[in-house]
Amino acid sequence: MTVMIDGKKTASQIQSELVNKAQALKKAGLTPCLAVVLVGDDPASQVYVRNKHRAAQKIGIKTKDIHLPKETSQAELLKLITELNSDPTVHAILVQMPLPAQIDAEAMINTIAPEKDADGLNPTNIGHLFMDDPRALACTPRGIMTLLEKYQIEVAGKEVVIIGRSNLVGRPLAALMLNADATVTIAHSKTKDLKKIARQADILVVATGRAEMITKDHIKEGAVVIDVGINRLADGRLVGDVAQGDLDGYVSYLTPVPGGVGPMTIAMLMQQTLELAEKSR
Ligand SMILES: NC(=O)C1=CN([C@@H]2O[C@H](COP(=O)(O)OP(=O)(O)OC[C@H]3O[C@@H](n4cnc5c(N)ncnc54)[C@H](OP(=O)(O)O)[C@@H]3O)[C@@H](O)[C@H]2O)C=CC1
Ligand SMILES: Nc1nc(=O)c2c([nH]1)NC[C@@H]1CN(c3ccc(C(=O)N[C@@H](CCC(=O)O)C(=O)O)cc3)C=[N+]21
Repeated sequence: MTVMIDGKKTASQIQSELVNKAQALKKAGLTPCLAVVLVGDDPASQVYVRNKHRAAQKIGIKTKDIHLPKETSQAELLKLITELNSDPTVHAILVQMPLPAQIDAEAMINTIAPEKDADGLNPTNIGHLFMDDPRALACTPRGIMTLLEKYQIEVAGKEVVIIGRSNLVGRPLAALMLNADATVTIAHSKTKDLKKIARQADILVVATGRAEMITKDHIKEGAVVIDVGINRLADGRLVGDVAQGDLDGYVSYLTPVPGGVGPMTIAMLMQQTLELAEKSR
């Protein structure tokens, strides 16, 4: 039997718990505030930005919405981030990826103050994470670890294979899995014999951005499959990076798309905003 992991339900449970935390902070005179910066008008990014605002509003987190034109220069973006860094009413900053080509994502990430880093992507935070002394964490990897915990899926001692090595997902997730005592393999586009590597996984995490590229023959029977991908097909359907159609009854646990990892990313962003606000005092 395959258990479908309900990320939507788990995320909404977490978000309702956060309401009390936000209220307590407000009573103590602190209104938690997340700044979301969107450069350009990528339609998918706009959907995520909207979802984030909706979640924040429900919890009682203030958001500062900053929408910049797609031709914004790197200098202009860095100046804005510097201003947000020194604004005492802002506790967390998120700059939506991808950025237009004229902006160097690394320079942007380096500019966000580590103590306001909503995404946990700043090298200081990544360094602490790799030293098993985590501060701000990347939200999608944190969401995945939280789902595994909530479903009581043991990580310690397991063979974990992560397909994808982005700074946003694969790399920070590998560190979290290692900190949780898994044996971790990271695969990517240069990996030889991906099927063989993937089939070793007790827990397989796929974050490639390639619609349905991982099929049953990449997966060991009874494995836990975490599908991070979100791909919009030409016919409008939303699918993951895993071809999920014939996995029912074959894998032990599976995250659906939509309704799996995506909503958890947003819940973790909200949780982290409250944590950063709390630590700011
Ligand atoms: N659910 C959520 O909350 C989130 C979902 N996403 C989704 O997750 C997916 C991945 O996102 P992100 O990590 O930002 O993507 P990136 O494009 O930054 O990274 C993709 C990774 O996949 C690897 N890859 C690509 N093709 C293959 C292949 N054929 N075989 C093996 N590895 C491959 C790349 O390898 P190489 O490094 O060699 O190029 C790269 O490491 C996307 O669909 C995105 O929309 C992203 C963030 C949050
Ligand atoms: N700096 C930065 N941080 C990010 O965390 C970040 C980013 N940039 N750029 C883009 C990716 C993608 N991402 C998602 C968040 C929520 C859903 C989500 O809510 N998905 C829902 C709905 C999907 C839909 O209906 O379109 C679901 O999967 O059920 C998806 C994707 C965060 N990302």
